[in-house]
Amino acid sequence: MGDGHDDGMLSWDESVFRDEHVFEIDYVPETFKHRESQLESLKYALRPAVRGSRPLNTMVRGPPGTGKTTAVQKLFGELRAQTEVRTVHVNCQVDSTRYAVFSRLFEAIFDYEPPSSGVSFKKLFRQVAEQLVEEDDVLVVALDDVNYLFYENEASDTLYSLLRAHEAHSGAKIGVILISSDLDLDVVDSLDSRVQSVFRPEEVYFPVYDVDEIYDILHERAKRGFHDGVAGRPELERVAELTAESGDLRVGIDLLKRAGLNAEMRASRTVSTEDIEEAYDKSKYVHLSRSLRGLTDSERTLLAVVADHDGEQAGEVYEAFHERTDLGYTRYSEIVNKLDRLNLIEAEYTDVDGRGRSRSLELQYDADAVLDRLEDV
Ligand SMILES: Nc1ncnc2c1ncn2[C@@H]1O[C@H](COP(=O)(O)OP(=O)(O)OP(=O)(O)O)[C@@H](O)[C@H]1O
Repeated sequence: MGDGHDDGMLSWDESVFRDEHVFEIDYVPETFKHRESQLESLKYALRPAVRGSRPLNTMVRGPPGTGKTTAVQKLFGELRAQTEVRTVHVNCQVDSTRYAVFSRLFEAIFDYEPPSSGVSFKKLFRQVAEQLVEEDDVLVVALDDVNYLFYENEASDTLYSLLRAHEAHSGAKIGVILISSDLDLDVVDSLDSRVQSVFRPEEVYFPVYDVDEIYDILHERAKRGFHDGVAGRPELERVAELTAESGDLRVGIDLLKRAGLNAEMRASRTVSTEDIEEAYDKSKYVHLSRSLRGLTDSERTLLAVVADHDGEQAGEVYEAFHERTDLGYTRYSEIVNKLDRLNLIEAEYTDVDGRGRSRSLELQYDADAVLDRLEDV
């Protein structure tokens, strides 16, 4: 009939997607499988809050894309719907200072932003704490990507204020959930001793999903996101296999979306293995893109300089960096360390002939992939 139906081609008003939104990064999935024991441990720690007491503080760790944020968001959603407990989720990649964290708490508690100038931290803190006491509310704060507070040297102060709030404001009940995907960072060990003495968190670990679990989760997602028959078993198995290479579930979700778009580009009703392979060239970098989003201008500049001087000695890279930013060596070293901890570069000590030990800086991703994305974000 010429409307595209007979030859299996998509027409303009058709799509392989039933609901494209389920492939977006902020989508909270209805079903959350293979995390039963982690959810149980978190519930155990939160339960006192429901009875009006301070909950147990918790440290949630695990590699990227293993469901840590989703688990906490799901439980926070339940607490909000079924109890009086107040919950606030703070993304420390965005809010990476004590002041910024407390501004978020203020906003969540009063439903409006604190005035943008002139409010001291002390005042902000007092208003938050007094409101909690007055309302007899328990507050649970999730500091997500808490590793960023450490990179900015703000972690100890922030935690100190949160954990000892009840000393300055009797009756204030605050519990914290720290979430970190930096497995090299020993969170408790890296805190000041004054904080360590009051911080003995429960530990909840999120291991990477194995390939069968990944298949199971992505199959479910594909069922909701695609029309029937768009992605077959062999195709989904390939997606699961590629996702298992890093273990980051975000790669798989991005793959499904991009593969769907590729199929549509060919006006095809079904996703092929080639659509998936082609998508993987982009999807394998979702973690890189996410890391880049949180960088400041000078951090981006340094990364671009390393991309141009890959493998060179720290001193040589500094020359090029200094030319572009005017920043001094101390600041430069701090940024090198941060990029190293984010696994964007590797700063490794090597012996340089006759000149002792020096660090060489190596990009951990393909230089073009980094430079392209630095332009985009
Ligand atoms: N068990 C699961 N079932 C369904 N979807 C899941 C599951 N685990 C993770 N996801 C999905 O995978 C993506 C990444 O999960 P999430 O953001 O919770 O990971 P994370 O461990 O917090 O990662 P990061 O440490 O990088 O912040 C999200 O889109 C989430 O919906």
